[in-house]
Amino acid sequence: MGSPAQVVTVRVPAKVNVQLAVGPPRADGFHDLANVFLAVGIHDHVTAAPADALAVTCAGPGSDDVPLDPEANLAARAATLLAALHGIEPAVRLHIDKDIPVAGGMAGGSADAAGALLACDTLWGTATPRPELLKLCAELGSDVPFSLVGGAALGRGRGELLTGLPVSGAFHWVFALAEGGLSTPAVYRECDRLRDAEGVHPPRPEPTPALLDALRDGDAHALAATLANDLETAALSLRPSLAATLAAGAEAGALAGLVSGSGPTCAFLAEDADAAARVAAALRAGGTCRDARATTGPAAGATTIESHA
Ligand SMILES: C[C@](O)(CO)[C@H](O)COP(=O)(O)OP(=O)(O)OC[C@H]1O[C@@H](n2ccc(N)nc2=O)[C@H](O)[C@@H]1O
Ligand SMILES: Nc1ncnc2c1ncn2[C@@H]1O[C@H](COP(=O)(O)OP(=O)(O)OP(=O)(O)O)[C@@H](O)[C@H]1O
Repeated sequence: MGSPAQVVTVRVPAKVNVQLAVGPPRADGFHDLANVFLAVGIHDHVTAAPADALAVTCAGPGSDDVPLDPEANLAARAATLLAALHGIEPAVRLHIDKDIPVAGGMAGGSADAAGALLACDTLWGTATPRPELLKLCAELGSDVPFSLVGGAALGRGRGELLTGLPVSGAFHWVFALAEGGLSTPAVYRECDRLRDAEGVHPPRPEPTPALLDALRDGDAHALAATLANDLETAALSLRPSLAATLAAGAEAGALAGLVSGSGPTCAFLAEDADAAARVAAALRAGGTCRDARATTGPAAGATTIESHA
């Protein structure tokens, strides 16, 4: 074990799924995916400090909807899991500064779990090897391994089996944040229900080669032409008002738009930073969303930004 620090803060990014191909439901209730993740510049911060017992606090937009009970909060569950691995008590005070929309389809809870793992590992000096940390991430949730590694990656299995993807430069994004969230299991269920009703049998999910090329080449137009989310129809079915948000982004000059993951956040790809600022301003003025944020991706994965005694 290394020498323990006293307070550790970790910054963790949100994600957008530039491709989300969803197979049929598996026996364990999950779906096999071809999940092309891109980390983007909206971040939560997780701070870990020594305490007598595990406790969590949370501040920022939507924090009232984050459970603080250590059995429910994903960051607290991450601390408990890491402590159990090392046979120590999870004696830590975790504080989450939220900027990632809660239940927004941008992996906010997953980010907090990955951030807490890294923060506690540093605080406790447990120096857990990265493959072990990634195993703990996968136990905590399908999106959590990606929150730790960031950048861009293809997720197979239920999304937890990652292969890093090369990306040239940065893509410019605008995120239209919605009022209220959508439940991820409910969106997957709705996807299955709609497919059953229409007699659709999805093929084995595979990444689109042209989309991977677009990422590698940093070609925003080619990426715009290949963005695809199999959960979008289900999210729109549960939240029909998202159609107006998607239309508003297209009207404002986005190259393309799609629902982010299980929604309800909508993501728009823009030509450059100026175009992104214009799309964000038009979305804010149009009233089809709670707020709009311009940013870029890929972003780095969970990163320690402060560690001091
Ligand atoms: C929609 C995405 O955000 C796209 O990246 C993810 O697939 C969801 O990942 P997550 O929130 O980490 O999901 P988990 O916590 O692992 O699972 C929550 C629930 O989502 C559904 N789920 C999730 C992942 C997956 N491949 N198939 C599923 O059907 C299941 O009902 C599961 O019980
Ligand atoms: N630290 C946490 N931050 C946010 N939500 C949490 C946290 N811990 C538990 N939750 C619960 O998880 C639910 C999903 O929230 P989250 O913000 O992770 O959704 P999401 O971004 O749509 O997830 P994903 O994109 O990974 O499917 C929330 O409704 C909340 O009850």
